[in-house]
Formats: sequence, structure tokens, C-alpha cells
Amino acid sequence: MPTPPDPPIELLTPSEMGRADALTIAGGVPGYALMLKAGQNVADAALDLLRETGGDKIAIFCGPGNNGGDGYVAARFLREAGLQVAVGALGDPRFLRGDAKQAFQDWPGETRAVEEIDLGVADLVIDALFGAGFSRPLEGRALQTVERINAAGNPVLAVDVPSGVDGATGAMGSACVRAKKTVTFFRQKPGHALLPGRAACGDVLLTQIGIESAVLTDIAPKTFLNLPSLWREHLPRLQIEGHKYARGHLLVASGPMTRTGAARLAARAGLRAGAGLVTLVSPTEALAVNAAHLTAIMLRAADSADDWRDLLADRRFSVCVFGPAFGTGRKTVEIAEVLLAAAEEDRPLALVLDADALTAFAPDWEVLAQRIKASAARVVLTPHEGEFSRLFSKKAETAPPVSPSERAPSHESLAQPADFTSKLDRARAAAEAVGAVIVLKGADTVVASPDGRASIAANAPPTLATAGSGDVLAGLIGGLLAQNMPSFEAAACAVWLHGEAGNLFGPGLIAEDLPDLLPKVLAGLARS
Ligand SMILES: NC(=O)C1=CN([C@@H]2O[C@H](COP(=O)(O)OP(=O)(O)OC[C@H]3O[C@@H](n4cnc5c(N)ncnc54)[C@H](O)[C@@H]3O)[C@@H](O)[C@H]2O)[C@@H](O)CC1
Ligand SMILES: [K+]
Repeated sequence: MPTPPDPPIELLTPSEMGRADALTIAGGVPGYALMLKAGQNVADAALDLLRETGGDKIAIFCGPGNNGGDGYVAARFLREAGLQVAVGALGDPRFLRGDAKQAFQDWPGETRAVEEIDLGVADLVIDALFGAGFSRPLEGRALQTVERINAAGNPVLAVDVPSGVDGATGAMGSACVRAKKTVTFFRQKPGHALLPGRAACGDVLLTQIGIESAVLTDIAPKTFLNLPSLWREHLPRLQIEGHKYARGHLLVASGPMTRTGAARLAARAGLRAGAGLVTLVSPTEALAVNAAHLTAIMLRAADSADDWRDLLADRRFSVCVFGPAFGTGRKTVEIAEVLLAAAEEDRPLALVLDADALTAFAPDWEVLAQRIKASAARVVLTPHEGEFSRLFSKKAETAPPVSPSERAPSHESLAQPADFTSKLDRARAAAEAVGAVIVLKGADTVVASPDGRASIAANAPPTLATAGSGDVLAGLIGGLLAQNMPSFEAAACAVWLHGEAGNLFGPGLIAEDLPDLLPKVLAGLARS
């Protein structure tokens, strides 16, 4: 069976969405026509949900802006469809303006205060309190209403975004509605893909309301869902007349005797991703351990920065994954500097700096940035939140924004980074400041390019949070870079492949399983 095509991948911030709206209205479509279609789509989604759960009583909570307007329109359609609809307004609806005012006036039923809505009898709740215009943490009546909806536990359909979630960042302040489903319009927002917003949305249903895709030419969005249509056209293609050197020669640096596994995981992933040749570069003391575990992967010895300089004199080595379990001492910085210096105009070299290679520079990210900017190498950095915090903890004029809570990462801050600077913004700022592609890992991995583009992945299962999983990802990126895939696309593609491999395996996954799932994932990709 053919795989369905990707949904639209552009993610629009609320202000970009406002422009899409304004451009459409300027083109002759009345704003109220957009709202009518949005409300109709909400009503349709509500009817679908009720078919699943049963019942005919709907409580609709309408806020003071156009999100509330969508709620009044949906209320009218649902009442016309024969359902029992109770509408609660937050704020006096007589103060509504514009299209929302019109929608309220066209609602023929009664409107009560939110506190008067009996949730005990509702089969479905529609949350039309705040959408794209949500601008500050909930408090007072708004907060109480959201808490009451969550405590009641009815299935909730959210309009545009669950109230309390910031559509631009996925952050929530004091609280947010927990929805079963979220109906949104024209294009998704970053807040639908970034945590914790994504988790609050439930299933996201993207619907169309009469805004033409042509408005995107004007808006030029730079944030995308990480789906194959983002990078498919850059996927390496095997040539019949090709030889293995055409698919690149990937080096992976091994740690000392007791820490060699990470590099072997990365090396195997690189080979599975399609690198023509892979060589593990091992300290002499660990050669025997590595040799005992390797077959298709070759092995070379290097102990010092000078050894690495000699090794890199062979210009066929085109990519290096450096850092996993390597150690964080001075030698790590020296070798990273040798790698960065080895690239020249006529000697292309791509580097994936991961794990200890990042920590070794911390907190002097500016030193790393200088070396990268002076280098001809293509560079991808793959920090998880803890590594990112360590590397960028030092304040500087041009420092990427890192929140105080991240400077001393705790278990909580790793699980849920501070919300006042979004993961998207931090990855973007870091990519620009360092001049490298940044892969900020997690359940909503962001890949950011120095040119401003960014992708957000939503396909990673929680089983990927397992020892060695990041090493596999670094190897996948290396394998794709070896085949000359552009850096941003290679990193995004690797993140997606990694997620899909995790999904394919299911429970009980360990990192060793991931590389060997690649053939199946790649075959599925070729069919889609
Ligand atoms: N293309 C578009 O932009 C369309 C937008 N539509 C709807 O319009 C919505 C956006 O409408 P608005 O821009 O009016 O914004 P909202 O309706 O999301 O909210 C704005 C109102 O909420 C208040 N507010 C924001 N945060 C608050 C908080 N924490 N506590 C208390 N009050 C708060 C603001 O002061 C303002 O009165 C979208 O989410 C969508 O549902 C649709 O009608 C169709 C087309
Ligand atoms: K909402």
C-alpha cells in the first residue's frame, strides 16, 4: 500500500498566521468567511469525536477574541445539527469586536458565564478560550476555567491550540487545557510540535479555511515539521557506475579501552546510512577491544593530535564523527581543532561534533565558534539539553539565549527546559552564533541551520531515550554527510530515520537494534 503523502510541513508562528490571514483578507476574502469555515471545521471535528465517544451534549467555552469567535460559529452549526449546546463566555461578550462580535450575534442560543456551565453533563468540551492571541500566563478566572475543564476530565476538542499554550513556542505558563484533539487552520504552528504544547494538543487535525498556499511566498516561513518532504530531494542516490569512495569515507573516533562501544554504534549506523567506507580510529590501548568487535568497519590507531594530523593527510577521509565517549580533557579540544583545521577549499571535510567534543569546549563556546568560523569544514553539533546548557552557559555579547535554570541543569530542566526561551529559539541562536548546524536533541528534536531554517521532529518514541541512542544518531548524520547530503538536510533526515527506526522496533529497544533497522526504514522511505 502506498504511504500517504506528507501533510504540509511549513510551521507558522501566530504572527505569520496573522499575515496569512491579512493577505487573504486583502485579496478579497472577508475575515468572517474564514471564521465561518474555521467554526464549521471545529463543528465537524466535534461531530466526529462524538461518533467515537457517544453522547450529544456539548459545552463550549468562548474567550474574548477570535478564538472565541470560532467557538460561537461552531456552537451554531452544532445546534443546527441537533445537539444540545451550552455556551460559556469568558468576559462580557458584548465587548467582543469585529468578526468575533458578528459570530456572537449570529449565535441564536443562550450565552452564560463560564462558571455556570455544568461540566458534569457534557459529553464533549470545546475549548475556544484563547488561540493564536494567547499572550501571557493564565490567571484569575481564565486559570480557574482551564483548571476546572482539566479536573472534570471530559474529552476536550481545542480550537487552534489548547488554551494556555503559546503557539510560537509550545510553552505554557501556569496551566493549559489538555485536549484529546486540536483543530487548527491552514498550517500548524511550532507550538503544535514543540513540547509541552504537543502533548497538550492530543491529535492535531489540520484543516483548510480558504487561505491559499500562495501567501507562503510572501511569508517565507523558515520553520518546518521534520518530515521526508523537507529533505527527500537531497537524499543520496546510488549510481550504477558508482564506487564506494563516491559514497565517502567516514571516520569515527573511539574512546579509551573501557569506553569503545559508543564509537562502534556510531560507526555501524554510519555504514548502514550508506557511507561507502567507515574507519574506526582507536587509541592504541583499545585496538584489541575494537578489533574483536569489527568486521566491515576498518580500524586505525591514533593517540595524539599529531597522530590525527597524520591520519588526515589522507584526503580520502571525508567525514568524522568525533566525541562519543571520547573523554573531555584537553586532548579532545586539540583533536577537534586539528579536524577543523584540516578542511580546506579543495579538501572538503564534514564534522559531527557530539557529546564529549562539545563538553570539552564548555563553557568556552566562543572558542569553538571561532574555530568553526575559521574552518572550511561543514559542521554539525549534536547536543542534548545538558550538553547545550554546559556549552552555552557562559554569557557573552553574542551569547545564544540560555536561561538561568539551564546553567545548572537539574533532572527537571533536562526533562522540561525553561519555557521563556523556546528550544527553537535557543537552537537557532546557537546555530547562528557558532556557524554550524545544531541538532538540539530530545523528544522534540530541533535542527537549526545558521541560515535561519529550523525543523522540529515529532516522530521520536520515548523508547529512543536509551543509552547509546545519541551515538547512533551522530553516526547516521555522518553516514549521510559522507554521501554529500547538505548538512541541514542530512541532520534532519538522520533525526527522522532515527525516530522511525525506534517506532519500527517498539518496546524493549536498545541502541544496538537501531542501525540494523535502517534498511527497513530506508526501504519504506523509497516506497513513499
Ligand atoms: N487566519 C487566522 O488568523 C484566523 C484566526 N482564527 C481564529 O482567531 C484566533 C486568534 O484570534 P485573536 O488574535 O483574537 O486571539 P485569541 O482569540 O487567541 O485571544 C486574544 C484575546 O485574548 C486575550 N488574552 C490573551 N492571553 C490572555 C491571558 N493569558 N489571559 C487573559 N486574556 C488573554 C487578549 O487580550 C485578547 O483579548 C485563532 O486562534 C483562530 O482560532 C479563525 O477565526 C480563522 C482565521
Ligand atoms: K483554544
